[in-house]
Amino acid sequence: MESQIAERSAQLPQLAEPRNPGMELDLDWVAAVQANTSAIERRCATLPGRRSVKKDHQAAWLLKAISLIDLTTLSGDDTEGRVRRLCAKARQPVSSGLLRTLGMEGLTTGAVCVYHDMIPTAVNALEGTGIPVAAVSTGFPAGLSPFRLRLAEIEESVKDGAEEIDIVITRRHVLQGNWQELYDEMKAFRQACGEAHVKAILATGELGSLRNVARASLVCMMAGADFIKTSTGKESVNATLPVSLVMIRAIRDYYERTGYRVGYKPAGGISKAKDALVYLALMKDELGGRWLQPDLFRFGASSLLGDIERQLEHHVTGAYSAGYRHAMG
Ligand SMILES: O=C[C@H](O)COP(=O)(O)O
Repeated sequence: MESQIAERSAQLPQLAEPRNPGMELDLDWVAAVQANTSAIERRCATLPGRRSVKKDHQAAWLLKAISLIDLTTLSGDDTEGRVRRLCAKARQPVSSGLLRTLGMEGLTTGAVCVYHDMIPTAVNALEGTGIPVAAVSTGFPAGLSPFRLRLAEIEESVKDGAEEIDIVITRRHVLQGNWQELYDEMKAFRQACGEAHVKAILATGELGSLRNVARASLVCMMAGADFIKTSTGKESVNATLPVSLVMIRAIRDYYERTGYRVGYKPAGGISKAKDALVYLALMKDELGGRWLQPDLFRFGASSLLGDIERQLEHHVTGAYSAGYRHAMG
């Protein structure tokens, strides 16, 4: 069982994907973008029941999901102790016994995601592991602080060791159709990131329509986003399947037009292993297996790992452990 599961969930060797350099803002393309809400909702309604993976296949997919998690803590009461515990969990996401049984020793999460203040603690705790630290930035979650401060925040986070920066866009630019302003803002954020990869958080729950989500996705990719991400986790509606389908299809259109692969990060409210499996199936259906590697897909999640660990434990022992045993992550 072990070697088969490990084989199925194995990560490909580090792939050298060229970074999306962006392109000129193409307003005709943006204007032409449509999103057929009822068709999208119909397609999404069929997704959860459509692909059910069982037993060893399910365990393999859950292990894959772990490798794709940006293990996150974004609370006002975060402490160094909590961040160190989170990093310990990122280094060893499930118990060593389980990992040994499943033949997956050495498995880690994709990254750890924290506020700026916690970067040094996380960098320290992850030293030597190769697990990157992602920092939310630009006045997260509302993104309404003065523009020069938002740029300075990115620069400070990169200086402190964040290798990935999750920026928030100005929702007003989308709601008012100011595509040039959105493009310029995103481009400046990307520039301030330098070598650090930039994830553009659209806060889709605040964009008013799926068409706006599609257009904002496209503009951020044109401006050089490495990833597009649904939500901060602080909006009243966060990651959903319809929003994901729209963003994933925008990624596909951008790839077909430019040849550059942009990553996708659904975030906020994804806390169940079965939901994670639906997202992975959707990615595979719409974009193919290449998009199931950590350089092109992440879950932004604070509590998903705990449920995945419970499901894996059940797979191995036949019994569910109490949720509180997996409290962190
Ligand atoms: O970017 C990550 C999100 O803030 C995590 O949201 P969550 O706490 O609902 O999992």
